[in-house]
Amino acid sequence: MDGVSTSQTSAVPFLKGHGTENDFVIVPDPDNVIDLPASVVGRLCDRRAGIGGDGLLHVVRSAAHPEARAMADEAAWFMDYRNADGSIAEMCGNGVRVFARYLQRAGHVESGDLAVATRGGVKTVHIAKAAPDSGADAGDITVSMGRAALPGQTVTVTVQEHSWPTQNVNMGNPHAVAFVEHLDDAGNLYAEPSFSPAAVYPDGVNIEFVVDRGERHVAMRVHERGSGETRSCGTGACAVAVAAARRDGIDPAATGVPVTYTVDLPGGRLMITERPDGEVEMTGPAVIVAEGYIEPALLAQTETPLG
Ligand SMILES: N[C@@H](CCC[C@H](N)C(=O)O)C(=O)O
Repeated sequence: MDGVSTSQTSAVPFLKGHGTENDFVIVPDPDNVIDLPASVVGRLCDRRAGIGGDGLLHVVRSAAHPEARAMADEAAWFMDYRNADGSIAEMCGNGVRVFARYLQRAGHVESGDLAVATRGGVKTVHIAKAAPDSGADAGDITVSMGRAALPGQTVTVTVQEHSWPTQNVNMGNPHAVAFVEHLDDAGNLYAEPSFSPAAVYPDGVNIEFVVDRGERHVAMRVHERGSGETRSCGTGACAVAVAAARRDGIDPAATGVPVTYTVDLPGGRLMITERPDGEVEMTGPAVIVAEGYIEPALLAQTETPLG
């Protein structure tokens, strides 16, 4: 919000969407007049007392948001992404595909290429043209996610009696990738796995657990910073594909040949390609499943939980 109003007195429209079952509350707010402090985001994402979601996509015109104004010439829309606990993240890979699907559905953009401003910079999204009669949300959406950075310092991740070294990968947001024997070794992931040394990630980290399924084919689970275990994580899948490629001795920058990994998640499948220039592309579905109005009480600026 850019200092316009602090309380909502009328019902506010929302939509609900997901990308490989990483689900989001979508709040269209082109002029950035809706106040969304962490407490309100937490209530909207609550699966029992709210709408429910792994995160929230606040859809704002870049020119209307102080964090995106500088990107407005390049990208008309800003994805103001929040985790389910209300915390802010730099980037959300599934979220940006769902964000683009919303813009298409609302008539703001058509299929083809689209630039979206995010806290991780401007991302180019390609909305595939759906075959006639295949449904409004048919067709995959591809995002150019930028380059992966592989910081040298690693952390050890521990769940109960298991500990694993990790490959740290930054996709705009931080990831620690652990190659494990069985996905079940990560336990129920109700609690955040511990990692050490903690100082490597003072703002927390997303943690991926990965097994091999075949040649350039892996499966993963993820514990997301600010959201808990989710059924998919787009930036996580990109981090996993890059970590798996390096582990397999593949670096497109060295060979000049792009590499594609199939990444299976509990909520679906993502295809991740790393190009010789380092660009990581992610392709997968994005659908809108509902729309309605948010009761003003849910948006009230109070810490009191809804009964
Ligand atoms: N689910 C997202 C990642 C969302 C942000 C993450 N929890 C963080 O705090 O970095 C994705 O699809 O990338």
